[in-house]
Amino acid sequence: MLSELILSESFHTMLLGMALALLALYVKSHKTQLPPTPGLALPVLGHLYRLEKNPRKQFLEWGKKFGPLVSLYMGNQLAIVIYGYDAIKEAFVKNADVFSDRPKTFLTQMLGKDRGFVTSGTHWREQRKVTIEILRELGLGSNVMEEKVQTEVTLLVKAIDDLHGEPFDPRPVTMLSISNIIAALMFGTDFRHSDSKMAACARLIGDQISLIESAAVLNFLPFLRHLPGDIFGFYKVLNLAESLEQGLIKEQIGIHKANNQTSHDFVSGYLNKMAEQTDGVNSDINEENLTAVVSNLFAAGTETTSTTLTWSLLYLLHHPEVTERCYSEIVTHIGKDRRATFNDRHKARYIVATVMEIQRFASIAPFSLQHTASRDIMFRDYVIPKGTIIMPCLDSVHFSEEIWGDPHNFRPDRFLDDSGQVIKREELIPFSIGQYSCFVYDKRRSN
Ligand code: HEM
Repeated sequence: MLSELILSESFHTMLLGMALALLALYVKSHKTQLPPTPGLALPVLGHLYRLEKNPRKQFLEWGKKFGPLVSLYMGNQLAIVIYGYDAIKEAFVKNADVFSDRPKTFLTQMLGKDRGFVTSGTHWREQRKVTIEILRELGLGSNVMEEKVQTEVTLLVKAIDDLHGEPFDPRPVTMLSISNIIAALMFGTDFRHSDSKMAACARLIGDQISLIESAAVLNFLPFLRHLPGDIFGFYKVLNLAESLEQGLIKEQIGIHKANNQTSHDFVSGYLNKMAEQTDGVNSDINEENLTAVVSNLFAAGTETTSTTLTWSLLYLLHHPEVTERCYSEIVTHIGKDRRATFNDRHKARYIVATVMEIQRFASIAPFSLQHTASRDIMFRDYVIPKGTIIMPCLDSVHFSEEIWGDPHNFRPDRFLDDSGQVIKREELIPFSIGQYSCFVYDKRRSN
């Protein structure tokens, strides 16, 4: 009787049905899984205990082993690292509506206070739109901006010249030059290297950025916030941010308001936008956000640009053959009697290629800035829950053998074709991609 049943057609159909149901269940459960993790997540610590002091290489190895998506627990907070150009583009461009919020962490809440750029949704959109509008009106990327840069270049070269060949740390001088340019753009005032207030502000910004790195652990291990003293430098960061806002930005806003006349700078532009607000319309264009936006621009612009300049000096020192070719391009196409201008980029193609290679090789923002998922989403067959921190690994793009062939060689020629024309590679993404990407990089201007 049993053997008859086993041999019967209906029994086989039933078995097949059960197998299909099991398979469907397996596929479904796989599809609701998180991306792979690099090992056991401990209670409280998550994977933090596994991170090396400088985890950049470690992250790349995890990407090669488990990518393109890797889950990590930073304490109890889930973070997903995205590897490779295709996956990063798919997240930040194709699924921009889901992956474009900024996480609300302890540090962003305490420092950003829901103001300026460190926000999401309509608030962030409004601040970004107004900021870009004002900067365009001021001529970001135009001759007006270039004049300010040229003035600073002259001062920077003189400051280095005055050292008469003595060894020096280029960070403080470049930080000061960049913050002078941003200050000129923001306040219209000509701050100078000798201006001790601006020098103090440049130092504040530098200190703030390095302290934020060590204080970031407080985001993920909340109990550490209750330890006595200021082991992670958090209160120092808070005080530095406060000094910058009170000692420079609010003071300048006050001076602009008291003068009651429009000058050609960012603060005037924003105050004008505030005055244009129609009564009753819900808007966050106000003085608090002006203060925060100016502070964000100083912090985001100074550190990044000065770090890039510092790497540039180092690479040019280590690659004299590249320096020599850049110099001979200047002599041939620009001459020795004047400084190079932005317009010369069409002639100085090797220099343009060298800047691109510096940005690829330095890859100064290896994980860009953190984003967060605004809702649950199925992405590349994995589930990404709402609130997950999203970290694009830009190193995985800039050091991809598939894309560059020999990514670990410093070789500006990779950005030139056989006829010496500059090749724009979409995979060069130091400013990240998508609607949250760094807005100083404007594709229309870079042509
Ligand atoms: C070499 C120089 C620079 C590099 C490599 C760089 C890189 C980046 C990156 C990777 C992001 C994060 C994008 C994202 O979250 O998807 C970013 C955002 C940002 N950058 Fe830059 N940046 C540079 C210079 C500047 C300068 C000079 C300024 C302003 C004066 C600036 C202002 C900002 C702002 C405000 C954001 C936040 C954008 C937003 O949230 O909408 N950056 N930058």
